[in-house]
Amino acid sequence: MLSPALESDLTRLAGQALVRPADTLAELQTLEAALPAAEQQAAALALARVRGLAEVCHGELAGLERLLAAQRASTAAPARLRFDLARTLAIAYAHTGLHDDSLEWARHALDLARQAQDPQAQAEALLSCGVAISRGGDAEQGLALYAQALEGFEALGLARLQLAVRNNMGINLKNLGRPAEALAQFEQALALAEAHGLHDSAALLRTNLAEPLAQLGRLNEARAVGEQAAAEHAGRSHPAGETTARIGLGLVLLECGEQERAAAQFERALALCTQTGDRLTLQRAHWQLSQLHKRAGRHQEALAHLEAAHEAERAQFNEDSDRRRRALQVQAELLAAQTDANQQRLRRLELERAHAELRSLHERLQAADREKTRLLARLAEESRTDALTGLANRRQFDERLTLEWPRSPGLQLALIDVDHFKQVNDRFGHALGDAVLQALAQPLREARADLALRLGGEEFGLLFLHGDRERALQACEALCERLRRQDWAALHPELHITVSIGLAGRAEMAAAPDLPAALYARADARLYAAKRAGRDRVVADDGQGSLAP
Ligand SMILES: Nc1nc2c(ncn2[C@@H]2O[C@H](COP(=O)(O)OP(=O)(O)OP(=O)(O)O)[C@@H](O)[C@H]2O)c(=O)[nH]1
Repeated sequence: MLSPALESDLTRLAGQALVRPADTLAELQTLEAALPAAEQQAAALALARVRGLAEVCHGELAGLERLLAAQRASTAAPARLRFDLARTLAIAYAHTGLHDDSLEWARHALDLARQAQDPQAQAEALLSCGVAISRGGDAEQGLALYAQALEGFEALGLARLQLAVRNNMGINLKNLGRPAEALAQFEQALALAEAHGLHDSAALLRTNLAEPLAQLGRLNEARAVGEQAAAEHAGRSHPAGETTARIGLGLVLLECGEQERAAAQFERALALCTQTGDRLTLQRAHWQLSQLHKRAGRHQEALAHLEAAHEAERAQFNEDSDRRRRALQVQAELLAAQTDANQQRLRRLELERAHAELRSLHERLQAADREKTRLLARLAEESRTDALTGLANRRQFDERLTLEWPRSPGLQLALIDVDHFKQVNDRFGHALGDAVLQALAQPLREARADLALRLGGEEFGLLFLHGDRERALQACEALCERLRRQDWAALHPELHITVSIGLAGRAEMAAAPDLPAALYARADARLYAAKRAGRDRVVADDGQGSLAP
């Protein structure tokens, strides 16, 4: 928030920037120097707006860059400041002669005013649109926009702005060759200026009144009003108004046939122009004087003024085109900088997107990798597990036996076969046979062996790595006992299951070939012996039962 004092100073300076830019810049400098740093920062955009406008009006196109930068930085600024910046850009572009850009900013300002539902801002934006369109050459369309702006200012009772619009309307009507209507507008504007004590504006309006009055043949009135305007302006510190007033009066005096007095006015205007540097008026004054001298037969003087008029016209043309060229250059540089910034942003976005894609790809690959490892582990586990019982399978048994053989001298192997299992299948069905095999898994797991396994079919095994033969034998007998007592009736009332077990140990294999296969064969032979001896028992040495050859 700006302090009310600073706000009112800036409003005054913004108005003054258009007519006295150099003074405005000097005043701004003093004002800024007196501001505390915090307030300078808070008011940075508002100060940039007035400074930028004053610079542009002073012919320094860096002001345009300042205004555009402030406008770009204003996205979070209050609505009124954003509007002021857009409208100031419209005014600055109008000043550089780039009317299309001026109109574009005026329209943008109008959009902002409508969004903010600010009636004064809307009328001000319409006025700016009117100026841009009128200077672009469409006086009719300009008039229509001025009429809308006027309606707004009238509803709000803003006299200074009403008279500014009416003055602009008068100029458009004069340019359209409608002096009576132009006169009416200037007169109403003058009435407003007088009613509100706006003396500067009154003097300017009298200057403007003179021409349509003269065009309408009301020469005496034109002359009186022109003289009053020149006199009023003559007292002012800045001679710009007087210069224009004297040219206007000179033209009226010409119409009245008072050539000498007209020449005096043009001469006076000429002298003032050399102070103001106003080439347009300089050119008009030289041109009129050239005409006057020509008519009086003073060809030498006429030629000198004509040349001076042409010189002023050329200089003005050069200055105008140079200003427009520099303004366009500023535009082009800004556009290039924006394009560059956009490209960099795009490149950064692309890189970020590529990074994100890579990251997500990497994550998906890692997840796939984890899944693969899990599946492989599961496959490895499954390939070493019996699917029906969940016990270790033949492959796991072989691996384990090969691994443990060299380091487990106390290793014992029990081979277990379900008794009369064919009958179980035949009597109760294959499914029940499977259920029996599954029911054997738990007792086997709990038989205090290091590995419980299913070798295939109805054959199982227990591997004891440590301990002695006695402990293994006890475990096998305990297993037989447990199965004898098991509640098989839960599977079928007439079911009863027993197993036969052949047990052999590595320690007793000294004489036999020192190979796992030999141990297996010995345990198998003892299993057969157990079968032959009547089943439901453990055979743990070759003396028990009769061995197959
Ligand atoms: N339900 C079921 N039966 C199987 C499975 N694997 C093998 N068998 C059966 O098991 C029976 C084995 O019978 P045998 O080898 O003749 O011996 P047994 O009937 O158990 O008699 P002894 O071993 O002499 O006590 C066969 O009928 C096979 O079909 C299996 O996974 N499920």
